[in-house]
Amino acid sequence: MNAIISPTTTMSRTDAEARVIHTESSAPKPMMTLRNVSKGYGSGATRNEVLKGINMNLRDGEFLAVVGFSGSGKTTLTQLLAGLIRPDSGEITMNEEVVTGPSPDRGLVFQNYSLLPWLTVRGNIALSVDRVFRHWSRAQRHEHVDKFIEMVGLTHAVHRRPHELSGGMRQRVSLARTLAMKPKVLLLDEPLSALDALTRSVMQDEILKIWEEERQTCLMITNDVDEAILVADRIVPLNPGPSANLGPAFTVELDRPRNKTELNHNERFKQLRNAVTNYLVAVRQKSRRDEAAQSTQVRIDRPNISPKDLSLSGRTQL
Ligand SMILES: Nc1ncnc2c1ncn2[C@@H]1O[C@H](COP(=O)(O)OP(=O)(O)OP(=O)(O)O)[C@@H](O)[C@H]1O
Repeated sequence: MNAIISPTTTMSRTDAEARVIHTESSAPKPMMTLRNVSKGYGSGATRNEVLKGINMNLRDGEFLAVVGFSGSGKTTLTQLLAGLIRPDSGEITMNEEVVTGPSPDRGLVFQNYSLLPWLTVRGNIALSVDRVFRHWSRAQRHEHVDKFIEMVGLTHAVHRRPHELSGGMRQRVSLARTLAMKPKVLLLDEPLSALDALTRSVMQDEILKIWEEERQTCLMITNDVDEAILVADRIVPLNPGPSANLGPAFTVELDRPRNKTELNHNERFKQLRNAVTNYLVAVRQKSRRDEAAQSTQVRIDRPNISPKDLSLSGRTQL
């Protein structure tokens, strides 16, 4: 395997906690750290172990992409990072402080835009800005909202309500609302997956442009390997569940600013795409084999009951 496409850091193994600290000691300071984090839902026979023993560093100022299959626990991972849910075991820290709940320091953009339908574009963004920057003057807040509406190219639609916007425009509002709160960490949970291919492509470029201006610490969840390579400094695969953990990190050594059309002809890009895709296909095949082996091993215990009398005397015979 070519050096540029070798996974660089083992992110999650049962003994990974010590290894993460050891292998990443020379890397930039982590902004967020997950140590041996596990999370499941339900109890008893219906218990679903979603994530198990996750170890990860989100470094200060980096763009990290987590790629994985549907249902592997990607949203669970972002919700844990955002502080919306708590791990069953293990610890999540931000700047070495344990995350115990949501905070404006961690801005989350969802797949569905969650805009308030009765508010305009400006109103939706201003609501968050007024809450986070209540100590600013009215004029300051107004100017701040304007700046982010302009950044996502919605100045012409500032007075429209969500139902008057296309899917791409709604996602722009959602992005502007989160960016305007100036979070230290931006968490993007498949923000583009509900959009058509063309709008998705335009939005990828916009997210990239904004990130290149702001250089905020960012984690993006996606199921699209090309998208991950386009935006990220590192790509971490989330292995298929149940009890999903993280695969090895792939470093994206491609110059910035990145141009999608040029990347299509770039050998490094193609090799990296193959390496990440091959990894994902291999872990999925392994997970299916393990599942199949497990299901053939399931033993059915029949009840130990012997009939006392099988005669049908005294009953109607059919
Ligand atoms: N609140 C919940 N209660 C019970 N089970 C849940 C809950 N949230 C998620 N799950 C289950 O956990 C597993 C992982 O879900 P999650 O949404 O994290 O995966 P995902 O990788 O984001 O999926 P997708 O790509 O389809 O959005 C799924 O089996 C899901 O049904």
